[in-house]
Amino acid sequence: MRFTKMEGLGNDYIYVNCMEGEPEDLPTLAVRLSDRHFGVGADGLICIKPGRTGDFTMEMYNADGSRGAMCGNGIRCVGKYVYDRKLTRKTCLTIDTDAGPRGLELAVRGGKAEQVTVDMGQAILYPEVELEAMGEQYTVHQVGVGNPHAVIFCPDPEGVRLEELGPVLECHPNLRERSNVEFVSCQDGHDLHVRVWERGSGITLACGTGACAAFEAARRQGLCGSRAEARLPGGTLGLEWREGRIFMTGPARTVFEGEIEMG
Ligand SMILES: N[C@H](CCC[C@H](N)C(=O)O)C(=O)O
Repeated sequence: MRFTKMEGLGNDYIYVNCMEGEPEDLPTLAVRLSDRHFGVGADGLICIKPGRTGDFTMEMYNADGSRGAMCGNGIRCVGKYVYDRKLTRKTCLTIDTDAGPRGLELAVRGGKAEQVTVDMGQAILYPEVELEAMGEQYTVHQVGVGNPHAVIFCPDPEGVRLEELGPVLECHPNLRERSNVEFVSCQDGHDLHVRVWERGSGITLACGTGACAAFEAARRQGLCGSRAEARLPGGTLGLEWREGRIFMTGPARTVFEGEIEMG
């Protein structure tokens, strides 16, 4: 089976063209291919299918085989994939996702899409939750961006023991549902420093929906205005709140093409 390895700020996925059919058992395939020793290595698997209401459909699986409703870094790469391979010549696209349609605007140079702006829609802020994890108390801002996020503000996200805390918080009984987890600091009213534990994939270098969730929580707390930059370990995303919707801008990159035995 042919695949394309792509990344958005180091949040890397395996992309499969499913325009004319799809492999069997995608969750199992996602686990097998995401393995960084026995497979290709990735944060998950993304299938590109014909659009339902939009131009194309993104179907996304985390590295543990669980289905993700929306993927910010992934959808930018989907836009790049379909444009660079001439599946479309449009630079304004609608991609269907499990969380609904999302609008993309591609910035093209030399015939390739390099930067993508995504209309991530309206974020939903749920009531704050106080919880205890590993002996510490946390105030959690639960934010829906098509998928669930637990945003925690702290002075030094780099100092958080994320590999230990992440799995505890992901499945914490006080949260609305199994969540992605972001530790965030915003000291200057503009830059958000974000570290992410992703539901189904663990620590990732970046999370597009997570950056939007952090932005929404920070903006509603008055920690930043209607424009911000999310600084993640894998790079920076531009964020803008406009007429109730969040617009996220960032890069998308093709790493390599490959073929894997399906036996
Ligand atoms: N782990 C997420 C999906 C991937 C989100 C992330 N990679 C992004 O860029 O938004 C979930 O299960 O909700």
